Amino acid sequence: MPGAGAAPAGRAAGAAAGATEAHANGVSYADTRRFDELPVSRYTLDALREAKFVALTAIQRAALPHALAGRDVLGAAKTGSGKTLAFLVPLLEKLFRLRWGRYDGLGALVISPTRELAVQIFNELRRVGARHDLSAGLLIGGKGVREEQERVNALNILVCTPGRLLQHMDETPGFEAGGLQVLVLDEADRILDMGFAATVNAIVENLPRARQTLLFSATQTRSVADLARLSLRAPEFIAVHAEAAAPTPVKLQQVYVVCELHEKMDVLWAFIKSHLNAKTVVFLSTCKQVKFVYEALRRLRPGAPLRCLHGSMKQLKRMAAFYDFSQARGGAVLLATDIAARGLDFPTVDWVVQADCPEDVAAYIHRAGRTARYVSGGRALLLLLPSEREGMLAALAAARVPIRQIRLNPSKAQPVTPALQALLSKNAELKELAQRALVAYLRSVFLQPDRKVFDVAALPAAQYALSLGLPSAPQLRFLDHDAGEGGSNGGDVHGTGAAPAPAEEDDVRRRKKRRLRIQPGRASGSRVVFDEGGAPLPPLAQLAVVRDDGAPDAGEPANAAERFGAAAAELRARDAADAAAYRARRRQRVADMKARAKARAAEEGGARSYPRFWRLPKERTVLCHHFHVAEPGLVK
Ligand SMILES: Nc1ncnc2c1ncn2[C@@H]1O[C@H](COP(=O)(O)OP(=O)(O)OP(=O)(O)O)[C@@H](O)[C@H]1O
Repeated sequence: MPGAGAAPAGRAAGAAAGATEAHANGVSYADTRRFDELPVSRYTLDALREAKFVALTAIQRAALPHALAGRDVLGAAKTGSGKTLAFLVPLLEKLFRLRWGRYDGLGALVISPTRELAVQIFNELRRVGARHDLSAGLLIGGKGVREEQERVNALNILVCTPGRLLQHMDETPGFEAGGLQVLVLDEADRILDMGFAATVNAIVENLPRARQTLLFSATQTRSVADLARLSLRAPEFIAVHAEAAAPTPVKLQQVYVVCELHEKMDVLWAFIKSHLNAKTVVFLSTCKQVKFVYEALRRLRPGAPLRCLHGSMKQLKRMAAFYDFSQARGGAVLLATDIAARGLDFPTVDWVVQADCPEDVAAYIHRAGRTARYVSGGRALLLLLPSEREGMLAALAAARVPIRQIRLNPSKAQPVTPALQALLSKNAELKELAQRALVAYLRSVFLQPDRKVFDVAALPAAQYALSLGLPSAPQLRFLDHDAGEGGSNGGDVHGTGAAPAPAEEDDVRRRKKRRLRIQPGRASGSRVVFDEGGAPLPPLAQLAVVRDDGAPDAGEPANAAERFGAAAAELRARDAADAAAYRARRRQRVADMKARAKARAAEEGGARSYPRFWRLPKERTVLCHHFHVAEPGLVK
């Protein structure tokens, strides 16, 4: 066994996907099967052993030797195959080998696309990093940024969502990422897609180029542009299941049924009623659908506990739903949007039901991957509309997803529409939720880019409305508006009067929202003012002070750029002075703390006695957590 803590060096030319790995000292880690055969510190090994992680999974075997050798890695492996440890272990080891200490500032960043996934990664980090003398924080938004700002500069590892991280980079005085050693993107393809592009570009601008970058996902990007954006250095492409017969876990049984849109609620209801002892995740397209279906089913009491999870829930409720469903033993149903589709490791999920068709094959794989994790089995059901069938099945077949058709058993049919109609007739709030859900669904289909699968014109909106318990379909003007550019308003979907519902506040569908842009040159009012020659004046020009010679006065557009430039330079200079003063104060504070700690240690005869574990009270969103060395000198 190689000595713990020995850093591998050198690299096998053209090493393919973790196949071979030779090191300067002649030790090869290519055939390692257990964590304790890898060159990792005793601290990490002990924590792994305590968490009962002994044998390596395929992605861990392939990626860890490269990542521990300090290389950039792009890792792709099936859902539930253990990618989290494949980046957490190298991250901890890198900081450990650099003797990173609590006063060294930010050493590693882990970015996750959703808050729940960030929490999960943070918890895993707490388990495997419990013996290291490092501090870690979770920055996921949803609550005031102030309390995080007080602590964030003292943390060594941050697990965060992109938006909140950028907010700290912009707003937290003294936030410094210049010493960053490791950057990790979990669910990298999602973080690199259009929805997060601007945020990620801005984050990367603040990071040093000389760092190790680790990208992991079940469906991985290889886009050269993406890799250039992240300044990856000769990355290792590791795709352990690329040659596998299917991109989904072997123990995942996948089936689909074709049903009409207006039968969907009945099928879902019948499914839940006939699987009361199963732990099931049901995916719907939009937050509003999840809200309505949850509120309606809750009142109809199917007999299994229900939870919902979507992007417009308050943070604490989101977390509570996530934990409740994770802890559930036996029958439970989670109704969710795609924020639950990636990375979440709910234990022992029996069924994943994709009640609305996923936007593409990658989304299908991630959703289905919430079951059959690690070595467990699981089942996935996809509901397809007749209009989606051909396109979606062709895409799944092209990706080698093994899925077979099953037929609905008419004897098990349990129509729920009459009960919904009765509910909605008595409850105006629920009726409004139903209307919003219907509009949000049609809108989401309309916005889907893949026209081979999604055809809003083929949807029987009126019948669907009836099946939800509504007397009729609301009027949908957005379909009329855009009919010319591909969204036909034919079929059963009628476009008239009312405005569309506001776009979904959903992490996943956000990229489809039309962007609001401020156009500085554009007049905001409808009143146009003309000059004496009859030419329209730019906005506010009528308020300009004009000199006798007709030239604009100082303060007018010609001089404005200059004045703004001077003001901006002055502000920048003041900012720089403030930042320098802040850094000096911080350095002084740290030096004082160190001196005091040294003096105390000398008084106590050299014994180190740190609290083993410190964290904020549970109900706080900011989880800051310090790991401390119990005794120095454990590492051989
Ligand atoms: N070496 C191991 N031994 C035992 N269990 C492991 C090992 N590695 C990971 N696991 C467990 O397997 C489960 C799935 O791991 P993880 O969440 O890292 O998968 P993933 O590949 O990131 O999945 P996804 O693609 O869905 O994000 C977790 O419960 C994790 O604790």
